Amino acid sequence: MTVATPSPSTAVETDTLVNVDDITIQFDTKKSSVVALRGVSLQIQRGEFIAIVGPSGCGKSTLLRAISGITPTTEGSVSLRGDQVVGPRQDVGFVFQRPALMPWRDVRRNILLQAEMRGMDRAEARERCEDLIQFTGLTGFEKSLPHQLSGGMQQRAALCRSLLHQPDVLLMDEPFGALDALTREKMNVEMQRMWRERDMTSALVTHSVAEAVYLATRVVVMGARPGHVVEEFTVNLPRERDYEETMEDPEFHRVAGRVRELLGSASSHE
Ligand SMILES: Nc1ncnc2c1ncn2[C@@H]1O[C@H](COP(=O)(O)OP(=O)(O)OP(=O)(O)O)[C@@H](O)[C@H]1O
Repeated sequence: MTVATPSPSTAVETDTLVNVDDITIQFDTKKSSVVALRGVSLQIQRGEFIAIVGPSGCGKSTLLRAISGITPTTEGSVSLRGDQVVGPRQDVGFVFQRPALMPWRDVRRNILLQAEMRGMDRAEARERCEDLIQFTGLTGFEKSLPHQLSGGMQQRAALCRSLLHQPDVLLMDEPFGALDALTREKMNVEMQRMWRERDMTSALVTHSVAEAVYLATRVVVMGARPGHVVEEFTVNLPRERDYEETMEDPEFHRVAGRVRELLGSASSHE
């Protein structure tokens, strides 16, 4: 019997958490047919933070939804930890632009909703919930109702809810898009710390180039009609990033400049 010796590429592949392999997604309605994505391939390594930017309608949300299994692919495949994604997955966390909290439930009970939906062990869920409340700076607000919280606090609660089941990958679709500029900046700094401290493999869709480059280890630029990957940029900045220092770092300006150039030429072709 011949025993295969692992090749160096096998070692790289074991670190690949998400593998989007040449996917096409077409939406057919009675009146029309839209190719949202064509020939999109993307790999996310364990511990990476990728940011996806691109003009409106280029399929960024569709790509996140395909990774989470909510939207099926028309062609190609998506796999998570080597398992093909064929339906909604339990091992991803999803944060949307609107926190979508239940108005009649307090913060703690909104977070624990995840445990109820997934039938998690109650004692374990409660313990994780308390840890996340502390981790995201919500201590003291456990009993507050959503309308008693600021937008940033609401989004923190939504983040706790999406992390309660300890997903392998955190997908975020414009999570800070509805916040005012100052709160957004504060949330960016918090997100940077959380990613670093918990090593959360993350994918973020954003319209903000600064947010993308500040947070990401890699920025993926997409183009439209149909949605495709134009280019990817590795961000060679340290894992721990001070906000002000990063904003002045030549590497930040190099990547942000290239991304803006590409986005400018993408929208000028619209
Ligand atoms: N469920 C659906 N049915 C039909 N068409 C859809 C559906 N979801 C998305 N689309 C279309 O697919 C294309 C990509 O949409 P998507 O929301 O993924 O883009 P996006 O880059 O996230 O846009 P934005 O930046 O404006 O949020 C658009 O043309 C959109 O109208």
